Amino acid sequence: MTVIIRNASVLNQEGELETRHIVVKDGVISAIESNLDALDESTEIIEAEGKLLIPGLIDMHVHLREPGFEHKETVETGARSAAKGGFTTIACMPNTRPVTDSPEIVQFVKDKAREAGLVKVLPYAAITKNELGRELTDFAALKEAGAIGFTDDGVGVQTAQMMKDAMKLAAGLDMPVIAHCEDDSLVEGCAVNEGKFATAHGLKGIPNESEAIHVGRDILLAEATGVHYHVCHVSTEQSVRLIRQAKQIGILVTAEVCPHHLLLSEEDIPGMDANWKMNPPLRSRRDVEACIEGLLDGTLDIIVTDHAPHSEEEKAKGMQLAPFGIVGFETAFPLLYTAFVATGKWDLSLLVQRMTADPARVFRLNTGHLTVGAPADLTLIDLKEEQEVDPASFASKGRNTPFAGWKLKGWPVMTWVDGTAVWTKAN
Ligand SMILES: NC(=O)N[C@@H](CC(=O)O)C(=O)O
Ligand SMILES: [Zn+2]
Ligand SMILES: [Zn+2]
Repeated sequence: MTVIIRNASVLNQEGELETRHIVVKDGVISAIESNLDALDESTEIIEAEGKLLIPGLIDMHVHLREPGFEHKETVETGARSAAKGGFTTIACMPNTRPVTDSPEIVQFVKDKAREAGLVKVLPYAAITKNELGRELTDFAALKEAGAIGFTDDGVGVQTAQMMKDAMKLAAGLDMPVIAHCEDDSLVEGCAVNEGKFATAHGLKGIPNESEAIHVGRDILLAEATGVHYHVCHVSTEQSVRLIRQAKQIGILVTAEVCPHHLLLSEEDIPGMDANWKMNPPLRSRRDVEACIEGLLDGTLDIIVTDHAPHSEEEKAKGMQLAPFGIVGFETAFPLLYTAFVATGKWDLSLLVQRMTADPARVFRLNTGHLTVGAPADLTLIDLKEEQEVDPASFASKGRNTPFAGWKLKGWPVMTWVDGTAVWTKAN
């Protein structure tokens, strides 16, 4: 079966847009043409009408909540939300119930993803059993089952010895360690950043050091063990500085940043509304600027959503008691496009690279490129039509977003995985 996506606007090597016809055959990009010859009858034509065609977006940090928290999200609803957001590959965190700390649960997630038949779902496995920080999981068996890396996301690994042991083991298996950086002793009972909002509301705040202390510690451990160390959801100026220095001296560290940490600061929080509560919290303007600078100079390699759906009942508990986390799939690209590309601050190619080719490079994935021979994981985007963020319309079960009502451009209209359309915008 041959499909031709006709008159697509694609980015060339120089980052300029040009019109091309993309030929997809057996799930693979088989040609990228500037002229179309006579077509045979079996060819399906999709008219792109000059819309932007990019490699399918990749999100290396997401929470799908299954098994155990199906009221928040399932692999299927999460995968559908991802496809709607233009993502074709997502990597899911192991803080499920049970925790993904055994080959059986890795297999369970893979089975659910196959049944859903939407996007590519890559499972992470836990570093420690039940993410309790006490005992390492069976790394070799988890790798064998299909885990793509090890992380206790949701909590930090509290002791240096445990982290060092994990890194040694992972390095021996040529697997990355992905770290949620948080020192528990500095954050007890905290819901928001230590700063303006906390002071104004008489709250105890989460200090920047609670993140950066782990980043610094782990960089030294990565240097000692030679592991590929990847830092989750960087939110502070200090973490950016430490990662930049570590890269300069050749330590194998990579890092990610979330749209909300590039777009929002604690000063934007309108009140005690838990849709603005996530971990790490919204920091100061200065931290936001440092994260943007880090993303631009490549200190922060990739953009991830940290899609973290919670139910409305849970989020209604208020700022202090509600769980941390916001959804991300269906707003990520339009948010960043509207704030940074449409305003002329960033090149479109930089945004696309940080969400496609860069995650593919960091995690050695066979996707993320619009080139002949690559899997036809593709996303078509309408850069013109403006639309409001409407949580009620989300494919995700989660409605927990601080971006409701924002007027954005850059909405995905069609998503393909291995040449099969997995999501098409209704007209
Ligand atoms: N980011 C969040 O605020 N929450 C995540 C956990 C995490 O990513 O650490 C969740 O699982 O809900
Ligand atoms: Zn985390
Ligand atoms: Zn997370």
